[in-house]
Amino acid sequence: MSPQRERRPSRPDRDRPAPRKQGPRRPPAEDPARRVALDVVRAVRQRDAYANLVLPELLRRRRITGRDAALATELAYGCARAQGLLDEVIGACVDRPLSSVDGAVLDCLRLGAYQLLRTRIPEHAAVAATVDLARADAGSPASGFVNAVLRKVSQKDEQGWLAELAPDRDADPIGHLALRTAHPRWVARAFAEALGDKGEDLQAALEADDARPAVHLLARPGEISAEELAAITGGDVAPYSPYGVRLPAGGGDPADSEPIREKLAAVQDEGSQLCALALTRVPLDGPDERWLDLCAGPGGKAVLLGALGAISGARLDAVERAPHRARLVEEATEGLPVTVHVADGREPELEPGFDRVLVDAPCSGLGALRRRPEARWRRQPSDVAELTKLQGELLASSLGLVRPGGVVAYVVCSPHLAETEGVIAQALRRGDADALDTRESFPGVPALGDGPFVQLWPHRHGTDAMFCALLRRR
Ligand SMILES: C[S@@+](CC[C@H](N)C(=O)[O-])C[C@H]1O[C@@H](n2cnc3c(N)ncnc32)[C@H](O)[C@@H]1O
Repeated sequence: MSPQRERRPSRPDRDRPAPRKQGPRRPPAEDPARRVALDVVRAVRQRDAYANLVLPELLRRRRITGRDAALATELAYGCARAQGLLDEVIGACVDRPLSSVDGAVLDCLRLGAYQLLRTRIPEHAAVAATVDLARADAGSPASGFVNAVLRKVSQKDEQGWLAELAPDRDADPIGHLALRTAHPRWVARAFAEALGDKGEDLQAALEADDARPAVHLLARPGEISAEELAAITGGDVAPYSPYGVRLPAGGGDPADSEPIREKLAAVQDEGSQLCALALTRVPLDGPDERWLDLCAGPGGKAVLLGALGAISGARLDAVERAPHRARLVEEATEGLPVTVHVADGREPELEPGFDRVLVDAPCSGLGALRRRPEARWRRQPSDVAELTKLQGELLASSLGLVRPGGVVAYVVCSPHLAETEGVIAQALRRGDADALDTRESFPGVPALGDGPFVQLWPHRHGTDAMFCALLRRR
């Protein structure tokens, strides 16, 4: 971090004496909110940082609070989410390829274009403040370029640019919605294929990625009820999970709340709760004592399974390949009947014969894009091919570890058909398992389609887009 960026910004001073005629020019007063936003945009571009980790740290270090913090958040996250749309518009205003524009200058153009297209910040303020930042970071000629490009951007609003740049909605509905909602085309196509829709449903699913997700809590079974937790936290009992609570927006850091500090509750999306619960809801003949979580880190679902196992008399083995994540599982499940193993789930060297197995496989995370502003632009289609191989191997391993008549829940936080139905279809072709109607293990949850598997969606269920398939071993 350069000393210049760490400097506390100077504020305009009305009583300042008239400027000197000679000597070095004072640097223009920098707006602290925009400076933070620009530094976040830059960290995302330069070092693949996560915006939602960098931003809170910068706000804290620079002691930025209140309205400035709110503006910095809106600009940093908004810019990261809308990057592809912003680049398309900037590209239309620059007479050379964007790849030849200096990175520091491009950061400023994105920040300026975001303000012009997606906020109510007056045009002159958006342009002038961004040009000041460009001058500080890239020098005067670059700031002149930024000024000229942003003036062109400001000649139309977002709708005007979309009318000019977006593919025709009838001829290319996916391309149209991809640009309109600022998603890469391949992500929009993956959503469309999972939804079986290229119209309003697809638009709603894509738009939901820009909404701030509500924080959900898990009321640990046997420790506290959802009703009690809701009363203590001021939240609402969740609509579908009997252990879920939804917190009101803007309620501060839930980690500071007493039930979480005392491990009576944990932050966990309601969709994750429903998928772990689904595994426990399938009726079994015979013993029901040995449960396995094959991809357990950091332990969210292991806590729920361990707590339910403690009540029903089952023990959970939790496998995690990454040692530091296995430690998190150990900490999270302390006091529960859970044994943690650092191992590869494809060959965990555990005694087979499990009654219930959860495979919460590593995935593209396309179902949780609303949680990571930049994620939609960072993921690549090639990631999916690599992941499906691992997902298939983990699922095959789980079917070797579960007893005949036992059940496997295959879960991913992605609606991409290659990661969901594709992996399952391949496993079923081996002929040692049957697909169950997974919807029956999601009682009360509406809009689950034709089955047999379950795909949750933010725009339908208010959860991450989790996929769950229940299989029974022959
Ligand atoms: C989607 S996360 C699991 C989330 C977890 N079930 C929870 O609810 O908190 C997938 C986990 O699988 C782990 N993993 C990746 N490859 C693995 C492998 N071959 N064997 C076991 N775990 C693996 C990752 O490190 C990651 O922690």
